[in-house]
Amino acid sequence: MIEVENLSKRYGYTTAISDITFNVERGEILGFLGPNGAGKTTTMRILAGYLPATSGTVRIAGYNIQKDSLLVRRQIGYLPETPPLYPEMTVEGFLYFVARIKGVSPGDRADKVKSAIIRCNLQDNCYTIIRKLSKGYRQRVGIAQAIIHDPPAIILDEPTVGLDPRQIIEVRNLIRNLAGSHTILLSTHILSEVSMTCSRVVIINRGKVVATNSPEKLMADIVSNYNYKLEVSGEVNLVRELLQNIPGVVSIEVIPTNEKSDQNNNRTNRTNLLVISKPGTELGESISTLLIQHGFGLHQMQRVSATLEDVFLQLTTAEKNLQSNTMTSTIHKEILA
Ligand SMILES: Nc1ncnc2c1ncn2[C@@H]1O[C@H](COP(=O)(O)OP(=O)(O)OP(=O)(O)O)[C@@H](O)[C@H]1O
Repeated sequence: MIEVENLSKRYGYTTAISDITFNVERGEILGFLGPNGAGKTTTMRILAGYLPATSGTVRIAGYNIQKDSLLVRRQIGYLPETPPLYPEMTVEGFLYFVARIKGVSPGDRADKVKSAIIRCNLQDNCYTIIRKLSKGYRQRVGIAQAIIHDPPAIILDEPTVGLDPRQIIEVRNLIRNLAGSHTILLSTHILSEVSMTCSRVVIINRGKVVATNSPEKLMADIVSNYNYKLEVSGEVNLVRELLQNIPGVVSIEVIPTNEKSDQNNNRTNRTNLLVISKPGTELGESISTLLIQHGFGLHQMQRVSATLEDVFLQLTTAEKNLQSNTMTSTIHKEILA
């Protein structure tokens, strides 16, 4: 349904995306996952016909976006990161307006508006002014405007950003209910979003696709990993440097701790670390031996199984590791947020 081939976009000297290729099959929900600045919004905007690509092709329902841009737009419902709403209109009035500008024939408008209202569970808010709606309800109106012309493909850019936990669940359920009759491409930087909502995931980093698979298969690829959580005492940078040099160590992350309770327990010089290893390696003995030999305290050591976070970290930090032995924890923070 959505075919993206060798898509690239440059803004002046900045390459936002480079040679991106992926497909979204009819009826599936594909997660487009990447850290901030990875190129998700750029890709979404090109697919929605709002931004020209520098090179590459996009076909939606068989139509080429460059040659048949008007036909392509009819096949797509697009929800940008900030929903394009008119705050002074009522929900119903706004949806009638969008139906008109999206070319829904006058005879069909009432049915299409009613259907979008029911599917997005907005029945109790038809006559509410959009400005007065909560963020979660506004997001539903944003999704309703995207599906009003019943497009086969829906593109949602970070649809749950800024919502509270209850609203997130509601919007995710809404998205899941749209799958099957629609093909959905959903961009996000939140890992749990893809495992809960999507059947397949494309991981993008620094403008390039680094993996495409189902969340389960991505995890299975590294499930043979034996990662370790450690509680160590000593100069943390020295510990990290020491461990980073063990063959088979992919990355070392500092796990944030509750400082207050640590102070109460008089354990302020201790640090929790997560050591991620290459698939098929077992580093437990090397880690413990090396730490003890160098006089660091090893207070706890626990083997942990791989998670989708580990896959994401491995894929999005591998490039950095080649350049430097120091690990950045910014991506980890985003994932944990
Ligand atoms: N209009 C622009 N002009 C110049 N550079 C841009 C422009 N828009 C995006 N970029 C750059 O292109 C890269 C990809 O940005 P993009 O917004 O597509 O990423 P993203 O994955 O959507 O990130 P975020 O989640 O933070 O929105 C970034 O380096 C960004 O700074």
